[in-house]
Amino acid sequence: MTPDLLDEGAARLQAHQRASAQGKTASGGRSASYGRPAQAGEVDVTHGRILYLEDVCVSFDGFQAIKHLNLDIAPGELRCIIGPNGAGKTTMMDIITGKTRPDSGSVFFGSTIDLLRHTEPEIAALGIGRKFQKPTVFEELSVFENLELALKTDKRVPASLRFRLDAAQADRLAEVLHTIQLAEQCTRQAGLLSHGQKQWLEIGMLLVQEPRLLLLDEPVAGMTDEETARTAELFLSLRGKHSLMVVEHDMHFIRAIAGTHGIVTVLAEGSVLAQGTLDAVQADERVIEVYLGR
Ligand SMILES: Nc1ncnc2c1ncn2[C@@H]1O[C@H](COP(=O)(O)OP(=O)(O)OP(=O)(O)O)[C@@H](O)[C@H]1O
Repeated sequence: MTPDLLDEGAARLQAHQRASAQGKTASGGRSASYGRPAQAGEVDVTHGRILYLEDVCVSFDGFQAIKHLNLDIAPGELRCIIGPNGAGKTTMMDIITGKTRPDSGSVFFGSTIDLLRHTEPEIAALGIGRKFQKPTVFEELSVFENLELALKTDKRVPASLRFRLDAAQADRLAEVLHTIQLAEQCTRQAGLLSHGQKQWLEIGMLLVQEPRLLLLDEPVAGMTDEETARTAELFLSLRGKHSLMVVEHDMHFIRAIAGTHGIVTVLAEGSVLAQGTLDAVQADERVIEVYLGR
């Protein structure tokens, strides 16, 4: 996200908050079961799923990009999504985040929040954070200022706290700086960071908002081997506290984060072709044919 877009997003969020208070959002002020946007802590995962897609279909000008897609993710899970170019991975994330509306099917956050009834900013505010492939931090600001700004755009932070951090928020920023391994760089201008560090900073900007679910699109593209290895460590440290959906083509990275037990979903031609441990999907003849064998 460019600074302009972030400013625009913050303005839209404020406008949405005002409209939401008056019941004038695109969803008519309705959401979840409370008649207002549910807070992240209210996601009902008692059925063991934080995300649930059922029979989702999307067509673009007659081309079916997503075909009867079924997928669910457990709370705290680190799910890897792989698949050839054009398989529908980005489109699936667009559907989850409200950027693209499916033609049919269901998309639930927890067991009660119907994401198809929410707008893109509402979905972000519900606790679904998305990281696009390219890092989009504020290059002129310091690492700390970038994180502080991300906290200020969090709609759960009351307006009165927007320009002064309280002790809990300062602790949160310190914790995130430590998690993304940028504590020593905290006063450094973001534009001077390496590509990998910028990616971690942007992940930190999502983390300060304490998302329940993080969607990460090709997070290690363009990283050095060392940065890739550190990113794997970072994601493994986030597992359990957050649910993560990671789309990536780098199979060494997938191996590092999926290990021997993590579930890997293989998408092809808009639906799930195979799902299981990395060893199992890599041994699947259908996967070899459409993806790994290419
Ligand atoms: N807005 C759109 N209009 C028309 N076609 C689209 C649109 N968005 C996606 N598609 C098509 O839908 C298919 C799925 O695209 P998508 O970007 O989701 O695949 P992907 O798995 O993310 O691919 P990659 O690994 O290359 O990023 C592709 O054939 C793509 O051209």
